[in-house]
Amino acid sequence: MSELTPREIVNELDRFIIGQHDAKRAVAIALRNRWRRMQLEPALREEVTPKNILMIGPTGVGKTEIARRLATLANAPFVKVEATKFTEVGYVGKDVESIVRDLADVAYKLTREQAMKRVRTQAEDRAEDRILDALLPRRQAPSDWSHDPTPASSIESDTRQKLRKQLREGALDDREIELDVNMNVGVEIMSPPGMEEMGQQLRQMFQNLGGAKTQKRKLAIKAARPLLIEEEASRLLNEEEIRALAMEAAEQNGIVFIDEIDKIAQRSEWGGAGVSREGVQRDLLPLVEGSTVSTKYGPIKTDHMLFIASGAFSLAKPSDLIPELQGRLPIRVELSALSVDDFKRILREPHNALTKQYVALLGTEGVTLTFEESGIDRLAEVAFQVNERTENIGARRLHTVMERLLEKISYEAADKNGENYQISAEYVDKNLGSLVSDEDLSRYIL
Ligand SMILES: Nc1ncnc2c1ncn2[C@@H]1O[C@H](COP(=O)(O)OP(=O)(O)OP(=O)(O)O)[C@@H](O)[C@H]1O
Repeated sequence: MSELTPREIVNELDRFIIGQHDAKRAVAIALRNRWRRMQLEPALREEVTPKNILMIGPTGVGKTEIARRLATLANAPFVKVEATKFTEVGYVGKDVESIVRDLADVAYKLTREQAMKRVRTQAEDRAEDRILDALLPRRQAPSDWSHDPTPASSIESDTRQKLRKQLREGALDDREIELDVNMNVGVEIMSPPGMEEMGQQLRQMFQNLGGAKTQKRKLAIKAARPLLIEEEASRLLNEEEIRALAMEAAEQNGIVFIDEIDKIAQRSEWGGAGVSREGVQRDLLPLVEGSTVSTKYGPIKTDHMLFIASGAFSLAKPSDLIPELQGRLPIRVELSALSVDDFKRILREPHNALTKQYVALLGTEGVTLTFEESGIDRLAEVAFQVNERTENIGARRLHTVMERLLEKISYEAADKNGENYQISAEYVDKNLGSLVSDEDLSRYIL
């Protein structure tokens, strides 16, 4: 659990997202509240439910980005869904629970990766020993060597030591070895919604029936190493423990981002499709209020998950949501539309700014790309203009404009090793000017 204070969280978010201070503050408080809650005695802790957030703002201004970065910062399992997905034809009420099931999958993957990291060095050592065994079978190798904790060095022959050195230097990477590799007996059982646990039990049963299958394979050491590391790491991991930790992470730390909530905000008295929209709100409600959903890892409670709903609310208003749902999204934050100056900063400042990404990408081809200040300003202005004239897609426009601007350089970069490109205002005008002034063209191309 993250111990960052709200101010520290906002500072971290500032590294990636320009402006939108209110939204950053709101999510920072929500995250800190989780930490506060965990400090309470268990009885009171159960009483404290998260204050979910409603983000209101046009498309492409950083709503998802703030939530996603927050999740990364907190190492929290995160899923994003479009609320409109559940109004589509073929939708059945139970489907909204798939959000929680997806979150459980994300939590499991995250937890497993973390556990993998912890055992990685040990797994690497074991894999190395197995490769050495394959290259130079030991005379008195214990029957299940891979489980033997004896440090290999104490009984290591000179030849083995030499091989180990060569192996570490990569000199043997292309040498082929024969190995017994674990075959995953992939039994995939599609369980109907709500029956995931049964599906999981069946899967386990089939696996037990099949036993742990291994197969002899000839592989280059380079290719064998990752397989062996994965296999050894899996042996070192405690699957039950990972599942339990993953479920806890999803329940206590999970963040669910529901986009386009405004699109399901029509009241049923408006008629037509409104009925099914209100239906989706009613289906979402139990999740947000707290319920138990069965997943393939076991039942999971949604009471303490943080829900962040988001929408442009240009036609519907938050008050068009059903009252129960409004009540469950008590924190309202508005995100502002981005200005030309914001665009300029977005191109320059974030840790992962687009300009930095392109410089690095083309750098791999030996091409030096330099953005002049005037060039960046002009790019921002062009993106802003195109948004105004065609459709306003927020900062996403920067991506399309930048891609178009650098298309030629990107295409030819592989043959241009050692060349320099200066992106000045003139360069931008020369390459994009005619597109920008032609509204029809910009609609298609920018
Ligand atoms: N304020 C900002 N600072 C830096 N980058 C931004 C900002 N706003 C948007 N972006 C960038 O624009 C892209 C789209 O932003 P994001 O996904 O957050 O949009 P959104 O507001 O959630 O819109 P939608 O509701 O349509 O999903 C992302 O690549 C993001 O990095």
